[in-house]
Amino acid sequence: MPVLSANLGFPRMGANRELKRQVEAYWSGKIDASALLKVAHDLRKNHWELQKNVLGLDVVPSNDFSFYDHVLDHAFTVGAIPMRYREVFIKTNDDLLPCALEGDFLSTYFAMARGFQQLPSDGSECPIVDLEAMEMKKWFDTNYHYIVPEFHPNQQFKLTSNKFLEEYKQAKSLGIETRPVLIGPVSFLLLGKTSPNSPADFEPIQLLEGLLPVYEEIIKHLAEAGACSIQIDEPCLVQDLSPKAAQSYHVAYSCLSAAAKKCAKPIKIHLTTYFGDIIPNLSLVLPNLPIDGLHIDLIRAPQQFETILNAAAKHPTLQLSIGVINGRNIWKADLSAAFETVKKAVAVLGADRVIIAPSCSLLHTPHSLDAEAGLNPEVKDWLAFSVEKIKEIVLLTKAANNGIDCIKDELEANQRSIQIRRTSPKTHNPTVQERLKCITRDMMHRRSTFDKRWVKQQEIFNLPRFPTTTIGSFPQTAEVRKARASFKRGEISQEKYNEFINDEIKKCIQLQEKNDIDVLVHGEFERTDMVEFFGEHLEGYIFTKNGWVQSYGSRCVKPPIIYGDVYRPKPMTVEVAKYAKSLTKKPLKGMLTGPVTMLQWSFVRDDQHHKLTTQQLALAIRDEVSDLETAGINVIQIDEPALREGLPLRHSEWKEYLNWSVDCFLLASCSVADTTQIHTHMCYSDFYDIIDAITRMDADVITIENSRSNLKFLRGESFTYPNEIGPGIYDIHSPRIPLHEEMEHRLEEMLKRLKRNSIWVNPDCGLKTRKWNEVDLALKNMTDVAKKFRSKNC
Ligand code: MET
Ligand SMILES: [Zn+2]
Repeated sequence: MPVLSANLGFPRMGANRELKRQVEAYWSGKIDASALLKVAHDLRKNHWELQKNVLGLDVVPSNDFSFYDHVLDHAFTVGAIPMRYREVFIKTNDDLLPCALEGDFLSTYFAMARGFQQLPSDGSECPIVDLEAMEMKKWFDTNYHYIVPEFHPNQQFKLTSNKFLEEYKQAKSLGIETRPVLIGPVSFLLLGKTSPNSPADFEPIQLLEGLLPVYEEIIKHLAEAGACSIQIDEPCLVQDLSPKAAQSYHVAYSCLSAAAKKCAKPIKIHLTTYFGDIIPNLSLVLPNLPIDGLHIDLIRAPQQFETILNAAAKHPTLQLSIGVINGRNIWKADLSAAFETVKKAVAVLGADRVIIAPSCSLLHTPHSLDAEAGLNPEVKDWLAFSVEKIKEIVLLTKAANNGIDCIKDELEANQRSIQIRRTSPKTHNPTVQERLKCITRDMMHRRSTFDKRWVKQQEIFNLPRFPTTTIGSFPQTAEVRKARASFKRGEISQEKYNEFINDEIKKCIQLQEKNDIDVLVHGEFERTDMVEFFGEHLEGYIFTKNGWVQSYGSRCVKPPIIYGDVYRPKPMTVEVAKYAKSLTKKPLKGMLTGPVTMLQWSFVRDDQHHKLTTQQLALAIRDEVSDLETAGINVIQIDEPALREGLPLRHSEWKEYLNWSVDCFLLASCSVADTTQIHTHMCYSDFYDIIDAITRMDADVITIENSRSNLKFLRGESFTYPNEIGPGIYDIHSPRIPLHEEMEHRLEEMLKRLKRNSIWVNPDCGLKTRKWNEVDLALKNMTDVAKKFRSKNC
């Protein structure tokens, strides 16, 4: 058998984000379930045919499609549907639930993802049904968010959806043999959380034995349908594992392997790891784990190659899948270097035991470069999106099987691009490099300590207790997006566009004033995205037209690309901030994106350390902070929602990362006077384990996501935060209007933990995905609550 080419997952949204559009159309009632299912059906078909028939890939994945998130799909598949959703939608806690490819499952599924609220028809405020969404969390260190499964000690698992099977069969009916993808049992449990009221010593991993029979069934169904192998993802193998978790791998895979062998036509188990190094856990995998294949990420962890290759060589049949094409970044691979790795693997294992693959699922890279006609041709030639990455994999496979000469022309072109990028003046700017050399520690601290600043700021702002604010963005309505698109296409003039934006700002200020918000924002209408906007104003960045990647659910982001040294040619936000300030007597908060988030949410150059790139970004933001201050904007928020997601997956590397990333935040924020109030904002994660780093950031105020994870942030035992803090009191990701009592409850909880005069009242993130009427109602309820607490507590 020859060397095979494989993919581990294809981006779901479609070349033109068809899935996003149709899912949203379904949510707003414009299309029905059957129309949505048809869209999904067609998208899958296109993606399989593209990978197999057009690109010539050998191993094509199935069950990588999802309407919202693959972890949620899997929770559904194994019946881990929390009771509160079952009660409303399924009205049973036992019967087999509807099949995931039929229309009626969608309401339960989306309620779990987004929350659900049904108001009475008489117009009264108290909902008949009121379900919050499940928690959402970053998928490892990516900017993809998964829905966190919930488990309780008596959790029963039951095969509940046959999505995995239907998708396999759909591909098969098209003549395409696929390798279904599933999350592995150990990672699935480790990624979950315990449901409220579970005993303190309960850990989801204890449920493994109850979960395995469902996997056995899945394996049996797939084998019966004709599948030859299954990709089982165990990304947790690249992390530090507790002894219990570590032991679980053997238990799990012995069981799965036995089930696979029992099938009339045995099915191969292909264990897949990515995002890091499995060497510290290698003894759990090789030589003893009964698996048929192993995938390793050689982009993030090339250092593991030799050791694993040697271990694989000792195994009589194991297939090794080598992730030599970066599934997380958009640079063209150096095919010559990648081929060296392939050659080594083939020399040691033989062709029939080597598979060439991307480092991880291509979920994290955009669809294809085809739509990028307008991109600067020199830089475009340095890039590869999902389709181009599969082409690279197929080329390497061809070379492995038929000799390097058979890809001679392609290889030459590839080496030319690599060489040009390495030496291009576009990537190196001597002025920026000089400025980096002049960074001193002095630039990384405020002039006075927080208590001194606090006194001065109290005098100036004179804010009430429980001051209210928002996180920055206001509804990005269809009109806003349309106006921006027309402006970008040159259909409306700069003047007309500015007028339009100013009208939105006016509306936004009026709404905040009407609802008695204390510190106002301009609404971020001029920004498609909090990173793209700044990237567009910085040198060293380039933009794609269609380079979307899924962030959560139907939300996609279009990360800009940092290809060269970054600097700020001119102010970026001063004019809008000044205009907004002119419309109100209240403090107006200038809104910036922090350097670490700029880095994390961009596709980053891979030819220098991230620290250097982040320092360049920090200097650019620092210049903007100074200009805002000079223009009279004396509250400035520097968002760092991605600080935590940049944490290395292993604890031992945290310290180094937090040192340089917090330094970069300080570099960006510390030029200001004591009287300028610096805010920062973070969302989506648990923060208490990095509280020391957050404290070192020394922002005067931090607003932080908290409502979706239900005050977990505040539960950290040793929690103390010295400056002011606004743990979000309602979830902006859901269309449901937060009720007074739930926000009061959250504030009460915060009061148990935090100093009463340090608490801000705010939503947990920006309001861009909400509708104006939702924002209006929600902010009214929110300020009512703040006012009630002022009178109660002052
Ligand atoms: C993901 S954090 C978002 C912060 C940004 N200022 C906003 O309000 O949208
Ligand atoms: Zn946020």
